[in-house]
Amino acid sequence: MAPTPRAAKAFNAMKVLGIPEETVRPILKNLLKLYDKKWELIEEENYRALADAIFEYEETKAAEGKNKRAENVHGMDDMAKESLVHNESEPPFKRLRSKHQDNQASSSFVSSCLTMGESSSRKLTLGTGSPQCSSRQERTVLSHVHLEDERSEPESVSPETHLRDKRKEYPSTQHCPKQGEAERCQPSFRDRTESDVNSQMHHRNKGKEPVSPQISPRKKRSLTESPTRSICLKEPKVEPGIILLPKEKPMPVLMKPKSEPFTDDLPEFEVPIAICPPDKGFLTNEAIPDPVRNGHSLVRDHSTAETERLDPMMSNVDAMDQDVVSDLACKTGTNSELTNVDEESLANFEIASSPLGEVKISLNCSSAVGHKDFQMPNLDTVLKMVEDKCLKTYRITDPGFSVMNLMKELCQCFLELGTNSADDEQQRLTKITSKDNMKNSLGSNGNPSSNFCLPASFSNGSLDLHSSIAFHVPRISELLGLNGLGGLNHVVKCNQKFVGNSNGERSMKKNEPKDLEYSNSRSLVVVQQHHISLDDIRPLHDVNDISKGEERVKISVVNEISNEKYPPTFFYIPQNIVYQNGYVSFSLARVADEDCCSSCLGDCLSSSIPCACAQETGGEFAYTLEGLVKKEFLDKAISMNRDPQQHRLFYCKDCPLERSKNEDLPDPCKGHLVRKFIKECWSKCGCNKQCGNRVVQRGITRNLQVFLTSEEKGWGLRTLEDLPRGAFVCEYVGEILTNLELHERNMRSSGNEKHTYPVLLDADWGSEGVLKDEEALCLDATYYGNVARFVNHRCFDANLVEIPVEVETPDHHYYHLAFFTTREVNAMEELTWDYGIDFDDYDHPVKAFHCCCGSKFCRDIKPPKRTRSSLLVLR
Ligand SMILES: C[S@@+](CC[C@H](N)C(=O)[O-])C[C@H]1O[C@@H](n2cnc3c(N)ncnc32)[C@H](O)[C@@H]1O
Repeated sequence: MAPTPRAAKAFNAMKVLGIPEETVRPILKNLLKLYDKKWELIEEENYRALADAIFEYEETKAAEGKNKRAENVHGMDDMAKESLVHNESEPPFKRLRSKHQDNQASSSFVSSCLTMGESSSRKLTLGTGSPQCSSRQERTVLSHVHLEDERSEPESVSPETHLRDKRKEYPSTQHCPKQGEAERCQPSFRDRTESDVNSQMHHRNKGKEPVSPQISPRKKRSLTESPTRSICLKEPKVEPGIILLPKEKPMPVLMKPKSEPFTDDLPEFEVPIAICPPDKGFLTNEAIPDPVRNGHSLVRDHSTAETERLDPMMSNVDAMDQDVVSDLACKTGTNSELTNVDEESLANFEIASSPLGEVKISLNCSSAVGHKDFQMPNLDTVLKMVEDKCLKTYRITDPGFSVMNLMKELCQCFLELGTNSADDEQQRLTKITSKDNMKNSLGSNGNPSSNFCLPASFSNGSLDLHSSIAFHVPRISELLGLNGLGGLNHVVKCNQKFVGNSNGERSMKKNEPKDLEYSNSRSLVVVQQHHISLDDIRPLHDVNDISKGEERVKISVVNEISNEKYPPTFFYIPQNIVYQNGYVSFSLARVADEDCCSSCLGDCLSSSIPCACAQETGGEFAYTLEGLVKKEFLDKAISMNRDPQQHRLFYCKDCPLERSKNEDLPDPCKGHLVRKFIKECWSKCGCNKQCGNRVVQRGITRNLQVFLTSEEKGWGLRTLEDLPRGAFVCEYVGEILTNLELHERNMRSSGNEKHTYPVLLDADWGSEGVLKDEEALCLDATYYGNVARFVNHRCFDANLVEIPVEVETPDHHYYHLAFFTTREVNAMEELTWDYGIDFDDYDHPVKAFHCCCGSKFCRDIKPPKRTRSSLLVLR
């Protein structure tokens, strides 16, 4: 298959460097995989990442070859060896880079290559270019391999501009002020030991550089492709944001690229978890603030030295002009996510604010959740996954919803509520005027009886509970507005580390939950934690009617096998909904006269001459007067499923399905059945709602039941009434996704979460040229769906068959997928359809499962493994 324009462009860019397509192709493929198909990262800086990866690959190959030759030359005298090294030939692109490097040691390109392991000694050995290479040659390299200003288009930047920009940019991005220091600052990445990394991290944390190890200067990373070869990766650009990733964790050497928020614009909070009251308006008249010096008179005399002695963190706090510190770490997470992990250390949600109202939010995920092979995921992917979870869990339907916006909102609310508290103290704050009050609140035994964490404050080095509350730090729940979600479990487990008093006492011990909702303190912090059970926030199914009244008939749920009362939760929808990018137009204006029967009246089926709507089915309606699919039509649909090779298969030139799996180098199309559509009358038609050519659009009319099967297939669907052949049972309803969106969902979901409920809407892909991504649609009923999501698979002789039905849209990108019975079905029989899956195709979007359909034609029956004894017999 021809490469996509983007791939072709990449090939061309490399060709200019003398790198042939055959070399580029496998490396590009790998890079795309590693970068999650984020082309921008590859195209950035004139394909720098790609060029780097190729160079690195070539180098490794060359080094391997050299090692081998070195073994062979063992025994040669030194002169002979040296001359061999110097005369060694290299591929042209390698040479170009070496020259460039020698001359441009201060550029980020060189620095990043140094980072990857181009020590100067290696350069001397490997490099063939002269440091005085012609400027013309150098420019060629620069314009094709080198870097432009991050924000400008590669083509629009001249090498000169580039150099200028780079020189400007260099000191801040590379932290190597002088050329000569480049190698010292950026030792060979490959050669770096863990302690090197740690010491670098340590240095970084101490200095002006970003706090988080992930917010590191741009550098390339090596992702081992095979034990002997590595690919060079460039870390994507960081974006401004507010999430901080955990500090002081040694950076794993092998990491996937990720984009991260850069937090330089926020104040440097060395104390990881601190909440500091703003300067003004937070003190009662018992502690009158001095607006000029500092408002925090209550603790003004708390000596820094003493604090430092008690807790080294305090020195940093003082540096920030903060005088009250609570270290608060409340875990958040859903019950399901908390299982199998140490609940105490899942995650710490931390908010810090400065007296100027700057807010820093940090979420520390404990290593207890991950395992020793943990690799930093791509932040974009994490955000997308969270967004997906939010979309399905909280019924957020706004396609513009994003976690980053949520975080910004959180910041804003934090500031708003914190500021409002000064104006509206009475409403917001609870005064606690004595230690006794606190004791009372804690209960006689001091045990917690409610769900909140309590911070501490200090006065003269001791916990001061006498003064009135000054600063209301909003509760996390207020900020997140989670109270609105019915059934939330307000359980708080706080992980507190409060600063001790001058007697060395700690105001609260770690993990000691307290009973107070509010406490006095100018640094009052009340954080509420939600252990949210999925079942608390997702709708529980009604066993009497899983559709909750959305269908015309009730659909009950029964389990005669185990105690599990309900199927896993999902949102019941009676009609498809568009997820995001899918192009579905229901515009009446698009339905032309030939696509409807505007002059009809009453029931089209009773008319002697079939109307325009029957044209789709060869001038005859597909339905009988009884509302069943006619025999010929049904037979054909069944035969297509049972014997697809006997029917017309369409092979796309540029298959959207394959493209969604690998956009750049897609596999050839595997073929799509060209199916026959039923066209139903619709709004623009003149007939009435009772017209016999409107069956699917009326929805479910049969008595159905969701039940737990006994054959390890999970839940299934059955009929409670006898059904004739050709009867409409239900439509397959779900979210309308593009194939790309489905593929992305699958890539994001892990293991068991793989989408098990998608169907492809490819019945008419053959009628058009190349389909755009937004036109290649599928239905995913994983989160939103109807009863059809319970219909299990049966190989070949299923009792349901799917038929594409056109209702609103004359174009067939989008259509309804309707299930009709293939034969008479008795009451209580399970309803099944043939998913059409190839059990050997592990690439299929439906998660692989071992088929238990019980059909004698089952395609998943593997030939029995030959035992030793059977082999003996066969011989
Ligand atoms: C569309 S869902 C069907 C409903 C599903 N049984 C449930 O409990 O929600 C598809 C999934 O059901 C299971 N399944 C369906 N047909 C099956 C079969 N013949 N054998 C085994 N598992 C089956 C597989 O786990 C498959 O991924």
